[in-house]
Amino acid sequence: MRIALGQFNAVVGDLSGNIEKMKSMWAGAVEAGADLVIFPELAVCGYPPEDLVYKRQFLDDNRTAVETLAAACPAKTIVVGFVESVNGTAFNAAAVIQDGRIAETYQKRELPNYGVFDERRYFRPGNRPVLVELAGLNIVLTICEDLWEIEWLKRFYTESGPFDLLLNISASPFHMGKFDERGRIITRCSKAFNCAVAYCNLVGCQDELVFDGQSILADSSGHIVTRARAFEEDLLIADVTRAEENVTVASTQPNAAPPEGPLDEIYHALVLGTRDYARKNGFKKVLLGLSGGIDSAVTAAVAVAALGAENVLGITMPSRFNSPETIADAKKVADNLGIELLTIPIEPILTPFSKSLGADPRWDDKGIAYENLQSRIRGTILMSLSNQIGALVLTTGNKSETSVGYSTLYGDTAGGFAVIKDVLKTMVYRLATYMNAKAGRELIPSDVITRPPSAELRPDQKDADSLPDYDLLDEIIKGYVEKDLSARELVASGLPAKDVERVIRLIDQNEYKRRQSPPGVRITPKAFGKDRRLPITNRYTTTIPRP
Ligand SMILES: Nc1ncnc2c1ncn2[C@@H]1O[C@H](COP(=O)(O)OP(=O)(O)OC[C@H]2O[C@@H]([n+]3cccc(C(=O)O)c3)[C@H](O)[C@@H]2O)[C@@H](O)[C@H]1O
Ligand SMILES: Nc1ncnc2c1ncn2[C@@H]1O[C@H](COP(=O)(O)OP(=O)(O)OP(=O)(O)O)[C@@H](O)[C@H]1O
Ligand SMILES: NC(=O)CC[C@H](N)C(=O)O
Repeated sequence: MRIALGQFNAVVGDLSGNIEKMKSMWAGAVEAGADLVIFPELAVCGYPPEDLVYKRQFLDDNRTAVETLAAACPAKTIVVGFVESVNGTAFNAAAVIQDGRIAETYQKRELPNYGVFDERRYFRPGNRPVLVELAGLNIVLTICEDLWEIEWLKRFYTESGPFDLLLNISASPFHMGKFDERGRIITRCSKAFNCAVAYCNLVGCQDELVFDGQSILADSSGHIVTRARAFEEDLLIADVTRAEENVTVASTQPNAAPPEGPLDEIYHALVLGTRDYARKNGFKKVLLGLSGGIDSAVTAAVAVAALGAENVLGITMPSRFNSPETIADAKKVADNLGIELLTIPIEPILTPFSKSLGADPRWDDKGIAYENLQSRIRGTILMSLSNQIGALVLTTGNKSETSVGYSTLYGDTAGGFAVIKDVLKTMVYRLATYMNAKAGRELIPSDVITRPPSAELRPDQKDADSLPDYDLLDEIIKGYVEKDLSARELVASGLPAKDVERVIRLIDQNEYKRRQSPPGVRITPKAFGKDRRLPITNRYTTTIPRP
């Protein structure tokens, strides 16, 4: 039997666009001789549809969209994800389409409700195994999380008798190392059932989530025979054959090249995330403040890879606190990337602005509010230009700064999309070096990589005056934010108690700032966003007991 996995970039809510894309992939698959074409989880409406599922009209339109797809694609068999509504109850379902109609539906049983997932808020679990026979093979259906609960899956499909192929339609979001996790799960399943596995994943970015594709076909020995492209659409075609005790998989096309390593994966996730957020929200162009620092340089380089140099505008906004070196570096970054650079000095705005604020005798033109005013003026300039020219503002805060609130609310947090908000500062540096190596030339000037980071909001300011060294800060963040460890556990792991307590206090205190900051690309198993939902008003904290 020839199977085709239609890994495509579904847009949430674009029912007709998603159907059109599937129609054209189906036509390609049929032309290539496929007997069965499968599409990702909730491919009809995009994933995750969130509270759209509460709208009755949306559920009706979903059904109509599947019927339209069925009528337009009468040949062969299609399996596609959609929201099925039965007497007002919604199910995360897969339609089996044959002869121009929905022949059968499978309703997802294991509904993930952890991390970024909220499926029990929307869907009821199904309880009926579905087995179809096609071209001499027995095939069973599963949807994403169903495959991850192997003990349950074994019980669920024992009574159906032996089968040859397990289909899994997925919307499995990316984080670093996720492909290997999926590989282990799929291999375990093939071995448990002595069956081949066809795993069709979604690709594309939806708000903060990146779906990396990399759909998989494994044979019954658990060997991953072929995988689809990473971070791109792909139509993966292979022949699945029962040969005595085994089920073999033979790819009909050369294997796609996998990402070159963790930095390559992160880079592609950031690029796809930025491109899809901009395009799916109607932006062709983006703009950002170029300070001559590492964060804005890396963000600009990602934006250029995502949207093309002609669609990225850099703005340098010098004040008297900027050194000639950083101003020159902002220009060098723009030249290296081939983007337009606009210069808007903030001094002519800052001076009268500060003078007006002097109406309040407490106004201090050397204090922290004055520092933040510079950032707020820059934020206002960027948002004003965005308004005028219709370009999306990219913010440049990394995960280290976002954790401890080292940013100005309505200043450098003002904008539409935060490209590197889930990338720790130490990783930002590694990414810069990686991007230079990948390009085979200097995109990010070496001075920008080696200079000690500074916000340049007062004379001789350095990040290190306010924060621990980034190596240490990032270790604390990994432990406290990404692993939910206590202060005591962090200190027991060898981190200095004073810094641990201080950083934890800052992280806890700055929840309000993160809630008001823009969304951005998720690359770790725990990003700020749906993964981590903490109260803003909160008096609980973890401390180190002292004797
Ligand atoms: N719980 C809460 N709920 C709602 N709002 C709350 C709040 N607590 C404070 N606030 C508000 O937030 C304000 C304080 O926040 P904010 O005005 O941002 O200012 P703040 O956090 O006090 O200072 C920002 C820090 O970030 C540094 N910075 C700024 C810009 C860029 C960079 C960089 O390197 O990238 C670093 C800057 O040097 C300074 O140390 C308060 O005045 C209050 O209005
Ligand atoms: N002089 C400037 N010209 C243009 N944009 C600026 C300037 N200073 C700050 N910004 C904007 O504000 C963001 C925060 O910058 P800041 O220099 O305070 O800290 P940072 O987090 O170290 O960022 P970077 O590494 O990009 O300098 C910058 O990334 C940039 O987008
Ligand atoms: N959509 C889903 O069911 C996804 C859950 C699954 N464990 C994953 O991330 O791959």
